[in-house]
Amino acid sequence: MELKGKKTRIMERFHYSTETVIDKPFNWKQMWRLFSYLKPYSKTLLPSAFIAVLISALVRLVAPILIGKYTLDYAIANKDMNLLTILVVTIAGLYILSYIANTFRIRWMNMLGQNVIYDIRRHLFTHVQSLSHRFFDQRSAGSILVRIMNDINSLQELFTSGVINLLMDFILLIGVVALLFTLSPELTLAIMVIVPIMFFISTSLRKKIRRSWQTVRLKQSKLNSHLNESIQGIRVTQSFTQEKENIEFFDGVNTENFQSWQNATKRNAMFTPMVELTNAIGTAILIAYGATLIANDSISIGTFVSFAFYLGMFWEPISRLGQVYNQLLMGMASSERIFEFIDEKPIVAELQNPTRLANMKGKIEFEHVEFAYDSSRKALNDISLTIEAGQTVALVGHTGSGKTTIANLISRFYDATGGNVKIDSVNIKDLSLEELRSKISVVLQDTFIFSGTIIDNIRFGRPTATDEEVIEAAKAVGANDFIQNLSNGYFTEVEERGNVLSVGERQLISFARALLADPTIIILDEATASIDTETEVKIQHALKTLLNGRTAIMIAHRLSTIREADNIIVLDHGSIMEQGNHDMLMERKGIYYGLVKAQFNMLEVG
Ligand SMILES: Nc1ncnc2c1ncn2[C@@H]1O[C@H](COP(=O)(O)OP(=O)(O)OP(=O)(O)O)[C@@H](O)[C@H]1O
Repeated sequence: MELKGKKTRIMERFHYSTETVIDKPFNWKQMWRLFSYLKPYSKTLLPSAFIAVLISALVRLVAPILIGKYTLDYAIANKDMNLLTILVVTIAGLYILSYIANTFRIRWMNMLGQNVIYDIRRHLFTHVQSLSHRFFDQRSAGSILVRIMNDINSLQELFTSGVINLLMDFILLIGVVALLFTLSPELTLAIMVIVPIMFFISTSLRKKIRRSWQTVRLKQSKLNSHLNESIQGIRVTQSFTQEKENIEFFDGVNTENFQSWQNATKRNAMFTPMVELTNAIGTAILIAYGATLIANDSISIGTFVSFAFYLGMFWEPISRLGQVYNQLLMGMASSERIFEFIDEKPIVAELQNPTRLANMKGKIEFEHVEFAYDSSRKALNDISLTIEAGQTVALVGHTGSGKTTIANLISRFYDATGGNVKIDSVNIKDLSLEELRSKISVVLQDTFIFSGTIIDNIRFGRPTATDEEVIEAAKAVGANDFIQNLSNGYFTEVEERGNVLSVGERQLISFARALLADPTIIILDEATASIDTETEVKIQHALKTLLNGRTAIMIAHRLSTIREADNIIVLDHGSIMEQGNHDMLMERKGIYYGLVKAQFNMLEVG
């Protein structure tokens, strides 16, 4: 009982919410949309590959009639050695031609497939980059990764081998049916009775197969999300000795993934034996009925042999079409998931002709601003405030009071759900998003360091900056000393997230990065929280000159850092409770006074 409870708790702990099976019938429109990625190659690779496919299909179609009917009925029956020689040379020539055509067909189709996959992946990645914060709030990094990697990979097979087979088999099938009818309509009709039965069984399998492939993708997504989270959070896991629980959950998702594959491949595997069974029945009919027709002199032995060849060629594309059909179903499942992301519109969108503030001054106004991350509760209520250009304003308040939310609205990572946010008296919804964000630098407590050198990480703030400018910025924030002490100085390689650096060092880098961007507005969200007091004194000094002429919004729990601010805004539960400079607020003896006293007492006790 207790064990069961524990297991449920573990499964509930890791809940990945947004991944559900998208269940729609086979959608031609969507297939068409997928195949529209072939369009850029419609004048180059596509026609070349098509011609190669056509040649190899035609050779395959012509050869049996030459081998059976012409060789047996004309050359051998009439002992015509000249004709026999011509036939042998022609057949050999055709096979050489087919070999060459096949080589090029495979090469070109592979190139086509790789190009299409490259384009789709690029399209998806570019689009995901443009999506708003809300999109990323609702999805785990792992599940996004699965779509960009696995889902697109599963299309690869469809575009490289699947499309070749589809085209080739389609031509073969039509050609073979036409030739079978020409050779013997009655024998063809007798064999064709099996086709509707096969069609009926295969359609009933279709839906199940498609759903199974979708489930496979879902389970992979869950597995990836968990893997990603586990690796990122390994330090917390180990410090709380939660490895066992983690492995238990991993076993759970890994088993689900394994079972979903088993299920899908089991259903898949039903297709080919079914075609083989039909093939066997068809051959039995051919032998029994064909022999009767030969005995009646209705068909010649040559016709019978050619017919047998073609019948073999008839089942082969049907069987392969089954496989391609599965690839199409897998592709459908993946493309639904890819298009779901591509169709996602950025919630924070730019106007068609946005206003450009060539010379942004940095005055910020909030007019009765309301905001809710979700409909259940408001993060900001009726916020009205004005930050003059060049002012330094501090936001203080308890955890969850809405400080970061205000900063998020200034950078327009989210749009206010009520009221207006203005910069230089222009509603920020009317401003160019790129321009707005290029004029704002945000320094977070949790600094993101990209894999690469220190110098490139700082240069991220302004990619065109020279090495000297980067070093200048680093010196200004007091980062130069620790960087010089690294093994390779500014050219030391740091891995993703900069785990080899201390939190404070990472913050200094992000400071230099922000200053290099030369912003009009600078937002420091708990930016000095992890820097030791000595470094902080240095930074405060540097900040004074560097913030000069810029509008600064400082979010700080450590109140000593914001004493000098022009205005201190005290928030509580998303509302402004007090504002004024340090002295005014201390005199007022309100919330701010209480917060300062509490910190002072803590320090005293400490
Ligand atoms: N992405 C999000 N999705 C949903 N709710 C959110 C999101 N970010 C913040 N919230 C909620 O909005 C409220 C305000 O959060 P905010 O981050 O602005 O607080 P804060 O004052 O900056 O807190 P802290 O001092 O802890 O950083 C909180 O109740 C928080 O739970």
